[in-house]
Amino acid sequence: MNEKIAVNNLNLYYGNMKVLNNIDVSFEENSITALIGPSGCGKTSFLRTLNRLNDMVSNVKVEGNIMLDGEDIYEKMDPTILRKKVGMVFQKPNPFPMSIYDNVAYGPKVHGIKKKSELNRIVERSLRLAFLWDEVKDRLNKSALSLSGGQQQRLCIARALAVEPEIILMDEPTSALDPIATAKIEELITTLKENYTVIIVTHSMQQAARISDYTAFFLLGKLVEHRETRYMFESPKDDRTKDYIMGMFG
Ligand SMILES: Nc1ncnc2c1ncn2[C@@H]1O[C@H](COP(=O)(O)OP(=O)(O)OP(=O)(O)O)[C@@H](O)[C@H]1O
Repeated sequence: MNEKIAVNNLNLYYGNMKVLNNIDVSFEENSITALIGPSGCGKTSFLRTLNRLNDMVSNVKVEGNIMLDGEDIYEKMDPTILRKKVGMVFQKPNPFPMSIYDNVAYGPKVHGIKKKSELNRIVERSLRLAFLWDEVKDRLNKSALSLSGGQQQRLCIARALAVEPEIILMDEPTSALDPIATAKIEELITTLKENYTVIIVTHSMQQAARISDYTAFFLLGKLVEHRETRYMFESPKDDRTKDYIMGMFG
């Protein structure tokens, strides 16, 4: 296994409240991992430690370390460089109120790419990777807000891909979408693992079973079980995992 991220003894506090407790887990390169668990167990907080988005929250404290390709992301790494490497897609599609083209070109421009031909290449490539190019190629200058919810979410994925990340974090990326748009995004996610490491929070056991290679089950701030998805769903080791999976499937 080629380990992309290794999390060691991670604790996270909001003020005095300990929300993550001694988390040890690693993520294999070019794999999809689903984070599952009941509401409030710390999945989103965990995901946001991986690109240091929690730094924005006042009163947050992180202990332990998170190694990305062997480098501690809380020690030496500049958060801006980290967030270029570790992209994020949120629950609700959140395109910027600007054109489809500008949404995708925004990140590369911030990172210093100015040449129009280069930006054109990046926009087309990212939209193709996000399965959106054919639907929008004739209206790149139209507002991103004119797209459907599912298209907006694929645009947000294209926007994340445009800065050439290595890891993509997704926080319930299909929860606001209908089943057809969800199926498209799921198909897209499974193609992404050829080039990226994907970590996705989901409340859908079916989704975790369909798309992920590994599943991590969180409960009350602890990581109860982390295994290959097919074994996790067929024969969970821990009774708490079994109860949760059965309850959610049943
Ligand atoms: N910014 C914050 N400040 C204080 N407490 C927070 C903050 N964000 C989350 N929490 C608390 O931390 C705990 C874990 O929340 P988190 O959102 O990580 O859980 P979750 O498993 O992702 O939940 P859900 O499935 O409902 O999204 C909860 O008790 C929540 O109320």
